[in-house]
Amino acid sequence: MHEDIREVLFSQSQIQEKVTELGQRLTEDYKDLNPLCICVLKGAAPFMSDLVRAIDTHLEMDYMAVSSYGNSTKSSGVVRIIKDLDTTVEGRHVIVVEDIIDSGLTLNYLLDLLRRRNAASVKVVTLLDKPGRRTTGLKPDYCGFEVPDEFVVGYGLDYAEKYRNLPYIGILKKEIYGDAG
Ligand SMILES: O=P(O)(O)OC[C@H]1O[C@H](OP(=O)(O)OP(=O)(O)O)[C@H](O)[C@@H]1O
Ligand code: HPA
Ligand SMILES: [Mg+2]
Repeated sequence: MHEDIREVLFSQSQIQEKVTELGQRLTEDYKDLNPLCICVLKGAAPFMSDLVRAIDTHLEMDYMAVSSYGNSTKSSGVVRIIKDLDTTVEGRHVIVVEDIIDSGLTLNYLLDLLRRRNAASVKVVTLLDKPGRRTTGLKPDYCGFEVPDEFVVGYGLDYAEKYRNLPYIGILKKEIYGDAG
């Protein structure tokens, strides 16, 4: 285990099992709908790449980069689009793929944008949900695991751009970010 991690919450094999289960549910729900899976960069990239391989129906992939955390453990509340989609979402069945929903501010902003662009439907799949910190009424349509109100890293999730490549998800030691959160 990495020395900056206090506790491993989900191992590589637990994550893989959950991704397979979510993929099976999405396969059933999106048969013949040719969904557009939108990965919210950068955190959701590992999840998206495993998830699409667990979905057994035609789908398309696109990427959007937004950021509200910068180098902090608390959302700035201001969501910035760093990269927009290449695809038009009008009339498409959209699946937004997230690594974590925390305050819900990022997704609130994105869902509003996608609906205004006239997607046929917009649903959210998130690997992690941290409902204890929600400041919006947002609930995911598909969720892997609930996590406690702690800052978690690994499998795409970062603190100051580090730890994204850990194959498991763990709680970051408080002394690593100190009062910077
Ligand atoms: O529900 P919220 O409080 O908005 O937090 C969740 C969002 O924050 C993180 O992204 P971040 O802005 O850190 O960008 P990153 O994916 O590039 O790390 C995470 O990947 C989610 O997109
Ligand atoms: O707990 C978290 N870890 C990493 N990134 C995050 N973005 C929101 N919450 C988190
Ligand atoms: Mg981040």
